[in-house]
Amino acid sequence: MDVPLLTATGLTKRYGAQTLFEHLSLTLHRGEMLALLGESGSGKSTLLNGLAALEPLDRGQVVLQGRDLLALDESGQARLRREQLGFVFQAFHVLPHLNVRDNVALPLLLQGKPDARRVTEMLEAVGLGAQARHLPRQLSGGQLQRVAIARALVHRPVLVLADEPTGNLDPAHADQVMRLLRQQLREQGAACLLVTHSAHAAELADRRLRLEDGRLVEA
Ligand SMILES: Nc1ncnc2c1ncn2[C@@H]1O[C@H](COP(=O)(O)OP(=O)(O)OP(=O)(O)O)[C@@H](O)[C@H]1O
Repeated sequence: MDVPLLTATGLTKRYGAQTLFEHLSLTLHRGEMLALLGESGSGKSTLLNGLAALEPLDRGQVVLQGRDLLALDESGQARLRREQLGFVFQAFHVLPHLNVRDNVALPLLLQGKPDARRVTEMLEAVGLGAQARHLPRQLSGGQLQRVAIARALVHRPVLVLADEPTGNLDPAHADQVMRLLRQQLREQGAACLLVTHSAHAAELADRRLRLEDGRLVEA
């Protein structure tokens, strides 16, 4: 059995007297897509953000490729996020004043590794080659999510964290975006943790877990 890409253990999050989850454990393997389901308010987004140290957890350990993420200082965490993680968040939207191409190029620029050929390749892969110079406001919801996917993958992250990537799309576009994400992950061998309310999106995952009363159960 190969070593997991990500091993999270003992994850605990409380808000005051409310315990959102306690002693959660989770593993993800290279190339695997894991869907995280659960009712609204069950703590899915908090868990996802906690795994990336975007939100502080009360306890727990998150080991990504042998490195203990939560034990790093803030700049170490930021660097690891920049280099090894990709995010597709609804709220983490594309920057409105940058055109499509510049939005997708951003993760490479932030690492000081501009790569025009790679940006073009990702734009083509998500079917936005012709919209490269368009501003986000000129795009549809489905196109915007495809920009977000291209941006999340352009720097070849080992792990993509996706929070409701199809939440505001109609079923046909949601399906298109999910299949594209799936295909790109497969081509790049990246793992993905996908928070979703959509049974259809969850079906495309390799494994499904449900966050229920602060515990993770197979779904
Ligand atoms: N800063 C905070 N202070 C107190 N409670 C919070 C805070 N942030 C989130 N919560 C609570 O934690 C719970 C889980 O929120 P979270 O967004 O993780 O749920 P979710 O499962 O992702 O929900 P949804 O599916 O609706 O997005 C909610 O009850 C929310 O009100």
